[in-house]
Amino acid sequence: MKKISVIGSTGSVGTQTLDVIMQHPEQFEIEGLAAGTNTDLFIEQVNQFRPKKASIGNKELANKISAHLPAEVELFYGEQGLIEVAAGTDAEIVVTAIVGSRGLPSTLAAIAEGKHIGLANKETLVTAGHLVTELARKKGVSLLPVDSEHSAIFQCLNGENFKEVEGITLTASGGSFRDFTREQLLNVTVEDALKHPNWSMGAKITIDSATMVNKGLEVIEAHWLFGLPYEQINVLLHPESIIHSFVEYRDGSVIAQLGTPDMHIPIQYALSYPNRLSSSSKRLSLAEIGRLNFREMDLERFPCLRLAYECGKIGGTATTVFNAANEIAVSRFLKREISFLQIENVIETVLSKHEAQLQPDLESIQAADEWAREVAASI
Ligand SMILES: NC(=O)C1=CN([C@@H]2O[C@H](COP(=O)(O)OP(=O)(O)OC[C@H]3O[C@@H](n4cnc5c(N)ncnc54)[C@H](OP(=O)(O)O)[C@@H]3O)[C@@H](O)[C@H]2O)C=CC1
Ligand SMILES: CC(=O)[C@@H](O)[C@H](O)COP(=O)(O)O
Ligand SMILES: [Mn+2]
Repeated sequence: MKKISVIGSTGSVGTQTLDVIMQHPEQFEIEGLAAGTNTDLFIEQVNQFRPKKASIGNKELANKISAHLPAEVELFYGEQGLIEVAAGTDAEIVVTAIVGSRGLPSTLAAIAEGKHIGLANKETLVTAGHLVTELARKKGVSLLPVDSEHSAIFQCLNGENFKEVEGITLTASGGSFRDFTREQLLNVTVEDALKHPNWSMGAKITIDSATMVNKGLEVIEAHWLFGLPYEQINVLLHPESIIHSFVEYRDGSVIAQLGTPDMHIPIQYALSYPNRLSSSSKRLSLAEIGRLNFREMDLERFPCLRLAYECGKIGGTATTVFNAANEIAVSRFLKREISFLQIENVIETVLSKHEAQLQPDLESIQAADEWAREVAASI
């Protein structure tokens, strides 16, 4: 029986992780659950899965829910609560399904305690990839990708020697506005941006898909997960999201991973690795789909992807600032304070004011993250 903690259990990845766990009660058991503000769903989850430790966003919410939870569940709140759930139980795997760089301290705490990470929270690696991967290496901990593209690459690389890899290609759906010109983007609404063509996901990542920031974060995530230089990480537009990504080997072989766009599949693989378990996910029928399409990525149409590559190649706090500026810009767009195209202006303006520090320690990472948030909020 594998013991699992889920940080961000009420979100899109979190709830699908619990679906997988429910489908395999003989394989998995919940040790800890943590959520932000969705108290109704969290009360249900805690009563159903009966974790040893649970954590909610803040003290007020903890007071509100405590009477509704089983007496034996230890309840925590806030950042310390996330750390308790991530690092203070007997969990073998911690699924980081929280959104944003606020997931960093609990992820580092889990790794420090020797927990394997089912890594959905890509912002953690973009913010402090060198610290997370170095600590994981020291502790002998696996970073098991949950993100669909990275799960695909992980599966395609299985057992192969990295020296034989010529490159990897992450596929990108193009997001909600794939076929819009930049002029058409001037007047798009929040509602339009939240309509992803293939995946049902949380609001922040859905906006990131539309700006192509998501693919930028994923390029940086791939750099840290697979230890490849940016020159060997490519992006290809693939509107159907059926080929989740592929690896090109030096002998000309290309190995791809395919499947219906359903996050239950990569989530389950991260939990069951190195084994595979049965799944009720819809089967892929290429005959039904008939045709798959591909297009070269246009960095002028999607400048945020260009910015992500530039920051990745600089390294250090450049990617921290890229991520933090984007988090604030997306939150402002969702609150209708700025327009869709202003998201990229905010990121670019913050980056233009930042001098990257290379090999930053955690304190410098946190300072750069806070600074970028303040500047992004003031533009
Ligand atoms: N959704 C997807 O299909 C995919 C997502 N990812 C990545 O996974 C991560 C999660 O994405 P997604 O599930 O879509 O996001 P959601 O917005 O759906 O869920 C976010 C989760 O984080 C919790 N949370 C937010 N703030 C806090 C906080 N301060 N303290 C504790 N918990 C908090 C939320 O709790 P609450 O709702 O209770 O406030 C919720 O459980 C992101 O990093 C995303 O990039 C990667 C690949 C695919
Ligand atoms: C499901 C998943 O992994 C998302 O990150 C997805 O990749 C978003 O799709 P696009 O960013 O390609 O639109
Ligand atoms: Mn992805």
